[in-house]
Amino acid sequence: MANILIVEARFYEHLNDLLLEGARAAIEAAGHTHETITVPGALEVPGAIALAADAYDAFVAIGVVIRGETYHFEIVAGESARALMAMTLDGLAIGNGILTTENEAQALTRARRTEKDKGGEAAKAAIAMLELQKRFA
Ligand SMILES: Nc1c(NC[C@H](O)[C@H](O)[C@H](O)CO)[nH]c(=O)[nH]c1=O
Ligand SMILES: CC(=O)[C@@H](O)COP(=O)(O)O
Repeated sequence: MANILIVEARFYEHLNDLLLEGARAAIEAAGHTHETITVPGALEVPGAIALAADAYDAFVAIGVVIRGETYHFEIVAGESARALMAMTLDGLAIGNGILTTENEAQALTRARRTEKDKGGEAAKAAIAMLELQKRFA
């Protein structure tokens, strides 16, 4: 059994609650345990995972980045994804469930467990990478 850390960027409360529901259900269905920590936004998620890297078996990044009026969307969406990918390439088992959408409607569809369930999808990805990590250790 693995212990998985969910790191949520709690920028949109209601959307995160939906993503967390799917991620937790997927982890529990696979027979693993989970804990959750909260950071202000998606830019803080990679740093939080780096700080906790030695304490958990795998990680699920959860959050929602919705485009606003400025270039900041590209920074938040792109840099959080880039940093998570870099840590994956360093061997951490991470699933990325940070939504990057044009509007809230797109985010809702992807956050709902009964629709696209991107939280559950990210959790399953983290578990898959953990299994590969163990296979190639
Ligand atoms: N606009 C969104 C943000 N912005 C905040 C940043 O992630 C970060 O917390 C801030 O720049 C301080 O370092 N974060 C999201 O998760 N979603 C957004 O839509
Ligand atoms: C993704 C963001 O950072 C965004 O919410 C910020 O909105 P704005 O670009 O209008 O400042």
